[in-house]
Amino acid sequence: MVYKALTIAGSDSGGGAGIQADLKTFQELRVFGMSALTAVTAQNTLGVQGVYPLSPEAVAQQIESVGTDLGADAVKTGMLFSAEIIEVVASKVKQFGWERLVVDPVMIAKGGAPLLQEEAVSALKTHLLPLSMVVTPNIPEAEALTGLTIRTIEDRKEAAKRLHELGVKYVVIKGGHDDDGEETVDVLYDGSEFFYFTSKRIDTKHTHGTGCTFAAAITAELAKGKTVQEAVQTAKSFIQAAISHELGIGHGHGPTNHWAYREKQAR
Ligand SMILES: Nc1ncnc2c1ncn2[C@@H]1O[C@H](COP(=O)(O)OP(=O)(O)O)[C@@H](O)[C@H]1O
Ligand SMILES: Cc1ncc(COP(=O)(O)OP(=O)(O)O)c(N)n1
Repeated sequence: MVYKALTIAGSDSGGGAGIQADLKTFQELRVFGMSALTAVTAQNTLGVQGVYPLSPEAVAQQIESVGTDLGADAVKTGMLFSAEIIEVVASKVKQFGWERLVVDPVMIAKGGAPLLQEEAVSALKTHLLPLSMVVTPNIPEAEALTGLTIRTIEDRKEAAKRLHELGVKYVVIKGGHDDDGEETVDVLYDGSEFFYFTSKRIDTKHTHGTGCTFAAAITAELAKGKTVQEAVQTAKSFIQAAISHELGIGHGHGPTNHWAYREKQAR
Protein backbone atom coordinates (compact mmCIF):
# COMPACT_ATOMS: atom_id res chain seq x y z
CA MET A 1 0.00 0.00 0.00
CA VAL A 2 1.31 3.48 -0.88
CA TYR A 3 0.16 6.15 1.55
CA LYS A 4 0.30 9.75 0.31
CA ALA A 5 0.54 13.05 2.16
CA LEU A 6 0.45 16.60 0.83
CA THR A 7 2.15 19.52 2.54
CA ILE A 8 1.06 23.08 1.78
CA ALA A 9 3.82 25.25 3.20
CA GLY A 10 6.81 27.52 2.62
CA SER A 11 10.27 26.52 1.45
CA ASP A 12 13.20 26.81 3.88
CA SER A 13 16.40 27.00 1.83
CA GLY A 14 18.32 25.77 4.89
CA GLY A 15 16.38 22.49 4.82
CA GLY A 16 15.45 22.34 8.53
CA ALA A 17 11.84 23.59 8.51
CA GLY A 18 9.00 24.15 6.05
CA ILE A 19 8.41 21.97 3.00
CA GLN A 20 11.86 20.39 3.30
CA ALA A 21 11.28 19.19 6.89
CA ASP A 22 7.83 17.91 5.95
CA LEU A 23 8.97 15.90 2.92
CA LYS A 24 11.93 14.42 4.81
CA THR A 25 9.63 13.38 7.64
CA PHE A 26 7.05 11.83 5.29
CA GLN A 27 9.81 9.86 3.57
CA GLU A 28 11.31 8.65 6.87
CA LEU A 29 7.88 7.38 7.91
CA ARG A 30 7.39 5.65 4.56
CA VAL A 31 4.71 7.97 3.21
CA PHE A 32 4.87 9.41 -0.32
CA GLY A 33 5.24 13.18 0.03
CA MET A 34 3.78 15.85 -2.26
CA SER A 35 3.94 19.62 -1.93
CA ALA A 36 2.25 22.90 -2.75
CA LEU A 37 4.56 25.86 -2.08
CA THR A 38 3.08 29.01 -0.55
CA ALA A 39 6.29 31.04 -0.31
CA VAL A 40 10.00 30.80 -0.85
CA THR A 41 12.15 31.88 2.08
CA ALA A 42 15.86 32.60 2.02
CA GLN A 43 16.68 31.07 5.38
CA ASN A 44 19.48 29.34 7.24
CA THR A 45 20.38 28.46 10.83
CA LEU A 46 21.06 32.14 11.57
CA GLY A 47 17.61 33.42 10.59
CA VAL A 48 15.32 34.40 7.74
CA GLN A 49 16.94 36.67 5.17
CA GLY A 50 14.02 36.96 2.71
CA VAL A 51 10.35 35.99 2.23
CA TYR A 52 8.82 35.74 -1.27
CA PRO A 53 5.15 34.69 -1.20
CA LEU A 54 3.59 33.02 -4.25
CA SER A 55 0.30 34.23 -5.68
CA PRO A 56 -2.89 32.59 -4.33
CA GLU A 57 -3.50 31.32 -7.92
CA ALA A 58 -0.13 29.54 -7.97
CA VAL A 59 -0.93 27.88 -4.64
CA ALA A 60 -4.41 26.84 -5.82
CA GLN A 61 -3.04 25.38 -9.06
CA GLN A 62 -0.45 23.21 -7.29
CA ILE A 63 -3.13 21.82 -4.96
CA GLU A 64 -5.42 21.23 -7.93
CA SER A 65 -2.67 19.32 -9.76
CA VAL A 66 -2.18 17.00 -6.80
CA GLY A 67 -5.86 16.65 -5.94
CA THR A 68 -7.08 15.84 -9.45
CA ASP A 69 -4.47 13.15 -10.09
CA LEU A 70 -2.63 11.65 -7.13
CA GLY A 71 -5.00 12.43 -4.26
CA ALA A 72 -3.89 12.59 -0.63
CA ASP A 73 -4.59 10.40 2.42
CA ALA A 74 -3.69 13.30 4.71
CA VAL A 75 -2.81 16.97 4.26
CA LYS A 76 -0.70 19.34 6.35
CA THR A 77 -0.48 23.11 6.24
CA GLY A 78 2.49 25.13 7.52
CA MET A 79 3.51 28.68 6.59
CA LEU A 80 0.52 30.20 4.74
CA PHE A 81 1.63 33.85 4.86
CA SER A 82 -1.60 35.72 3.96
CA ALA A 83 -5.38 35.69 4.35
CA GLU A 84 -5.72 35.29 0.56
CA ILE A 85 -3.62 32.11 0.56
CA ILE A 86 -5.53 30.76 3.57
CA GLU A 87 -8.82 31.29 1.73
CA VAL A 88 -7.73 29.39 -1.39
CA VAL A 89 -6.28 26.57 0.69
CA ALA A 90 -9.57 26.25 2.62
CA SER A 91 -11.55 26.24 -0.60
CA LYS A 92 -9.36 23.47 -2.13
CA VAL A 93 -9.54 21.38 1.06
CA LYS A 94 -13.34 21.56 0.81
CA GLN A 95 -13.31 20.85 -2.95
CA PHE A 96 -11.31 17.63 -2.48
CA GLY A 97 -13.11 16.64 0.74
CA TRP A 98 -9.83 16.22 2.68
CA GLU A 99 -10.74 15.37 6.26
CA ARG A 100 -7.35 14.30 7.62
CA LEU A 101 -6.08 17.87 7.72
CA VAL A 102 -3.33 18.91 10.14
CA VAL A 103 -2.93 22.67 10.55
CA ASP A 104 0.37 23.83 12.02
CA PRO A 105 -0.47 27.52 12.55
CA VAL A 106 3.02 28.83 11.75
CA MET A 107 3.28 32.52 12.65
CA ILE A 108 6.82 33.51 13.60
CA ALA A 109 10.15 31.73 13.04
CA LYS A 110 12.22 31.11 16.19
CA GLY A 111 14.53 33.99 15.22
CA GLY A 112 11.53 36.39 15.24
CA ALA A 113 10.80 36.69 11.49
CA PRO A 114 7.05 36.91 10.71
CA LEU A 115 5.83 34.07 8.46
CA LEU A 116 2.12 34.98 8.69
CA GLN A 117 0.72 38.49 8.28
CA GLU A 118 -0.95 39.66 11.50
CA GLU A 119 -4.29 40.26 9.79
CA ALA A 120 -4.29 36.65 8.55
CA VAL A 121 -4.72 35.18 12.06
CA SER A 122 -8.48 35.73 11.92
CA ALA A 123 -8.66 34.08 8.46
CA LEU A 124 -6.97 31.03 9.95
CA LYS A 125 -9.63 30.89 12.69
CA THR A 126 -12.56 31.51 10.36
CA HIS A 127 -11.64 29.53 7.25
CA LEU A 128 -9.14 26.79 8.08
CA LEU A 129 -9.47 25.69 11.70
CA PRO A 130 -13.12 24.63 11.29
CA LEU A 131 -12.00 22.23 8.51
CA SER A 132 -9.09 20.73 10.41
CA MET A 133 -8.80 17.42 12.20
CA VAL A 134 -5.73 18.49 14.22
CA VAL A 135 -4.20 21.87 15.04
CA THR A 136 -0.70 22.02 16.56
CA PRO A 137 0.08 25.49 17.97
CA ASN A 138 3.12 26.19 20.11
CA ILE A 139 2.46 28.33 23.19
CA PRO A 140 2.84 31.78 21.52
CA GLU A 141 0.63 30.63 18.60
CA ALA A 142 -2.03 29.35 21.03
CA GLU A 143 -1.91 32.75 22.76
CA ALA A 144 -2.34 34.60 19.44
CA LEU A 145 -5.25 32.37 18.42
CA THR A 146 -7.11 32.61 21.74
CA GLY A 147 -6.04 35.93 23.24
CA LEU A 148 -5.15 34.08 26.47
CA THR A 149 -1.87 34.36 28.36
CA ILE A 150 -0.48 30.86 28.78
CA ARG A 151 1.81 30.10 31.72
CA THR A 152 0.54 26.83 33.21
CA ILE A 153 -0.83 23.50 32.02
CA GLU A 154 -4.27 24.69 33.17
CA ASP A 155 -3.91 27.73 30.86
CA ARG A 156 -3.03 25.39 28.00
CA LYS A 157 -6.10 23.27 28.73
CA GLU A 158 -8.29 26.38 28.60
CA ALA A 159 -6.70 27.43 25.28
CA ALA A 160 -7.28 23.94 23.88
CA LYS A 161 -10.97 24.15 24.82
CA ARG A 162 -11.30 27.54 23.09
CA LEU A 163 -9.66 26.21 19.91
CA HIS A 164 -11.89 23.13 19.97
CA GLU A 165 -14.90 25.46 20.06
CA LEU A 166 -13.77 26.85 16.67
CA GLY A 167 -14.48 23.43 15.14
CA VAL A 168 -11.07 21.69 15.32
CA LYS A 169 -11.52 18.06 16.34
CA TYR A 170 -8.18 17.58 18.13
CA VAL A 171 -5.98 20.29 19.60
CA VAL A 172 -2.31 19.67 20.47
CA ILE A 173 -0.64 22.51 22.38
CA LYS A 174 3.09 21.87 22.19
CA GLY A 175 5.35 22.51 25.15
CA GLY A 176 8.68 23.36 23.51
CA HIS A 177 8.46 27.01 24.59
CA ASP A 178 7.79 26.17 28.25
CA ASP A 179 11.39 25.79 29.38
CA ASP A 180 10.68 25.33 33.10
CA GLY A 181 11.54 21.87 34.33
CA GLU A 182 13.17 18.74 33.02
CA GLU A 183 10.37 17.64 30.70
CA THR A 184 8.50 18.87 27.62
CA VAL A 185 4.80 18.16 27.76
CA ASP A 186 2.49 18.31 24.74
CA VAL A 187 -1.22 18.48 25.65
CA LEU A 188 -3.81 16.81 23.39
CA TYR A 189 -7.53 17.59 23.75
CA ASP A 190 -10.20 15.62 21.89
CA GLY A 191 -13.19 17.66 23.03
CA SER A 192 -13.76 15.63 26.17
CA GLU A 193 -10.45 14.33 27.54
CA PHE A 194 -6.87 15.55 27.85
CA PHE A 195 -3.86 13.38 27.06
CA TYR A 196 -0.25 14.25 27.93
CA PHE A 197 2.80 13.37 25.85
CA THR A 198 5.91 13.85 27.90
CA SER A 199 9.61 13.52 27.14
CA LYS A 200 12.91 14.57 28.64
CA ARG A 201 13.78 18.16 27.69
CA ILE A 202 16.98 18.17 25.66
CA ASP A 203 19.36 21.03 26.36
CA THR A 204 20.31 22.11 22.84
CA LYS A 205 20.13 25.15 20.57
CA HIS A 206 19.50 22.91 17.54
CA THR A 207 15.71 22.99 17.45
CA HIS A 208 15.09 24.69 14.12
CA GLY A 209 12.05 23.10 12.48
CA THR A 210 10.82 21.08 15.47
CA GLY A 211 7.22 22.25 15.01
CA CYS A 212 7.14 21.45 11.27
CA THR A 213 8.71 18.04 11.81
CA PHE A 214 6.33 17.14 14.66
CA ALA A 215 3.21 18.12 12.67
CA ALA A 216 4.51 16.35 9.54
CA ALA A 217 4.99 13.14 11.54
CA ILE A 218 1.39 13.38 12.80
CA THR A 219 0.25 13.86 9.18
CA ALA A 220 2.24 10.86 7.92
CA GLU A 221 0.75 8.61 10.60
CA LEU A 222 -2.78 9.87 9.88
CA ALA A 223 -2.18 9.11 6.18
CA LYS A 224 -1.59 5.48 7.22
CA GLY A 225 -4.96 5.44 8.99
CA LYS A 226 -3.62 5.71 12.55
CA THR A 227 -5.71 7.36 15.27
CA VAL A 228 -4.80 10.86 16.40
CA GLN A 229 -3.50 9.54 19.76
CA GLU A 230 -1.29 6.99 17.98
CA ALA A 231 -0.09 9.62 15.49
CA VAL A 232 0.84 12.11 18.24
CA GLN A 233 2.70 9.38 20.17
CA THR A 234 4.78 8.48 17.10
CA ALA A 235 5.40 12.17 16.34
CA LYS A 236 6.63 12.73 19.90
CA SER A 237 9.08 9.80 19.59
CA PHE A 238 10.14 11.00 16.12
CA ILE A 239 10.91 14.55 17.28
CA GLN A 240 12.62 13.33 20.45
CA ALA A 241 15.00 11.21 18.37
CA ALA A 242 15.49 14.05 15.86
CA ILE A 243 16.43 16.55 18.61
CA SER A 244 18.58 14.14 20.66
CA HIS A 245 20.80 13.07 17.76
CA GLU A 246 21.76 16.55 16.66
CA LEU A 247 23.61 17.11 13.40
CA GLY A 248 25.45 20.21 14.62
CA ILE A 249 25.47 21.90 11.21
CA GLY A 250 25.31 25.64 10.45
CA HIS A 251 26.48 28.54 12.62
CA GLY A 252 23.24 29.18 14.52
CA HIS A 253 20.14 27.20 15.54
CA GLY A 254 20.70 24.02 13.54
CA PRO A 255 18.12 21.63 12.09
CA THR A 256 16.98 18.43 13.76
CA ASN A 257 18.08 15.01 12.53
CA HIS A 258 15.30 13.57 10.39
CA TRP A 259 16.88 10.12 9.99
CA ALA A 260 17.49 9.52 13.71
CA TYR A 261 14.10 7.89 14.38
CA ARG A 262 14.53 5.35 11.55
CA GLU A 263 18.06 4.49 12.64
CA LYS A 264 16.85 4.05 16.23
CA GLN A 265 14.03 1.72 15.07
CA ALA A 266 16.50 -0.35 13.00
CA ARG A 267 18.82 -0.95 15.98
N1 LIG B 1 14.36 21.04 23.92
C1 LIG B 1 13.45 20.13 23.62
N2 LIG B 1 13.55 18.86 24.10
C2 LIG B 1 12.62 17.92 23.79
N3 LIG B 1 11.54 18.17 23.02
C3 LIG B 1 11.38 19.41 22.53
C4 LIG B 1 12.31 20.45 22.78
N4 LIG B 1 11.89 21.59 22.13
C5 LIG B 1 10.76 21.25 21.49
N5 LIG B 1 10.44 19.96 21.73
C6 LIG B 1 9.29 19.21 21.17
O1 LIG B 1 9.26 19.52 19.78
C7 LIG B 1 7.91 19.65 19.32
C8 LIG B 1 7.70 21.05 18.74
O2 LIG B 1 7.52 21.93 19.82
P1 LIG B 1 7.74 23.50 19.83
O3 LIG B 1 9.20 23.79 19.89
O4 LIG B 1 6.90 24.02 20.95
O5 LIG B 1 7.17 23.94 18.42
P2 LIG B 1 7.59 25.09 17.40
O6 LIG B 1 8.81 24.62 16.66
O7 LIG B 1 6.37 25.20 16.54
O8 LIG B 1 7.86 26.32 18.20
C9 LIG B 1 7.04 19.32 20.54
O9 LIG B 1 6.75 17.93 20.54
C10 LIG B 1 7.94 19.69 21.72
O10 LIG B 1 7.57 18.99 22.90
C1 LIG C 1 9.32 28.06 5.57
C2 LIG C 1 9.19 27.92 7.05
N1 LIG C 1 8.08 27.35 7.55
C3 LIG C 1 7.94 27.23 8.89
C4 LIG C 1 8.92 27.67 9.75
C5 LIG C 1 8.75 27.56 11.24
O1 LIG C 1 9.16 26.32 11.58
P1 LIG C 1 9.19 25.74 13.06
O2 LIG C 1 9.09 24.29 12.96
O3 LIG C 1 8.17 26.43 13.90
O4 LIG C 1 10.65 26.08 13.47
P2 LIG C 1 11.36 27.41 13.88
O5 LIG C 1 11.40 28.42 12.79
O6 LIG C 1 10.52 27.87 15.05
O7 LIG C 1 12.69 26.92 14.24
C6 LIG C 1 10.08 28.22 9.18
N2 LIG C 1 11.09 28.65 9.97
N3 LIG C 1 10.18 28.35 7.84
